[in-house]
Amino acid sequence: MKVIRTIDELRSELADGRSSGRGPVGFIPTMGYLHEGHGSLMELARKQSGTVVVSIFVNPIQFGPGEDFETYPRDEQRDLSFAKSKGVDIVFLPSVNEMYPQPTKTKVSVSELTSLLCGASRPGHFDGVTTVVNKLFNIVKPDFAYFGMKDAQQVAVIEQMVRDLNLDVKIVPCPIVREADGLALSSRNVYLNDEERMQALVLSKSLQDAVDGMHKGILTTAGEVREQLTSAISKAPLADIDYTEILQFPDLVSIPDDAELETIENAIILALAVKFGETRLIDNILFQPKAGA
Ligand SMILES: Nc1ncnc2c1ncn2[C@@H]1O[C@H](COP(=O)(O)OP(=O)(O)OP(=O)(O)O)[C@@H](O)[C@H]1O
Ligand SMILES: CC(C)(CO)[C@@H](O)C(=O)[O-]
Ligand code: BAL
Repeated sequence: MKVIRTIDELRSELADGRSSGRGPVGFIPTMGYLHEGHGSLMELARKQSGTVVVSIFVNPIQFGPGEDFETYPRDEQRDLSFAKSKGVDIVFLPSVNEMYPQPTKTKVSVSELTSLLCGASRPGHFDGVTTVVNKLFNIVKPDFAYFGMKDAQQVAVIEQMVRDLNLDVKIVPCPIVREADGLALSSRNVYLNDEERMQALVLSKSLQDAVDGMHKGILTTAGEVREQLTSAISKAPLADIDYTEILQFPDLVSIPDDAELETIENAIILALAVKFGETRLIDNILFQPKAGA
């Protein structure tokens, strides 16, 4: 496995791979502190690509003032062993100065899809994501790029950017990997103390209960689903709700409270963001109202 820190060196390594016919390039952008959620993306990329590239870069421009850019968990040595164990060919580990030698005057911005959910709570966040992902795509020129559905809005936004800008890459959304008790894996889980970690189970449980309620016909409208999610999460004393939403996916069109869910043709996403102490966690689940109809 090669560890590369500069754009020039990465470009020349990938050009060598292309000229010697190493097959498609699969790319997994990450912010490091790798876990089995990232691992699942790497494993899929390993199956589908000749060269697997992982980037590890905590991107300052997607963090707002007062967010956790400085304290975001980092462990380079552990990440390198993890990537190696997953059969990754190249880890790209640029410095902030390598990616942004001067403050960027150019930003890539996707409208509408970024004005709600995490975009509403984290103004400018998605501009930071789409700008860095665009830069990374231009550097790596991947055939496939792998993104986790834990960040479902990010998947929707990046797919929109790829369509709108005719980027020559196929986005591969990957399922959420969870702990045995249901908590979605996230680098930020390391911030949780024991009590917060226990109460954070309310996220996956409330989502699953809501989907069960929809399947059984107990929850029939979007309003009932919102109410059920909010009331279930509020029972955890440490939970501070940022949003509980129900929308169509991937266009992220909000569903009015009185809408009967069985009339909706598209996939539905139930999405949550909840703070436990200083730690903001997100989770979501997809539901197909017409499945099996
Ligand atoms: N539990 C998971 N299952 C599947 N994919 C995941 C999971 N967690 C993260 N990913 C994906 O890994 C990629 C890199 O994410 P990132 O490095 O931000 O990790 P993270 O655990 O989401 O960190 P944090 O939530 O603290 O920002 C993203 O595409 C993200 O959706
Ligand atoms: C895609 C990404 C690596 C861009 O910094 C980040 O938003 C993430 O880890 O999901
Ligand atoms: N996985 C999303 C990156 C962030 O929270 O900034």
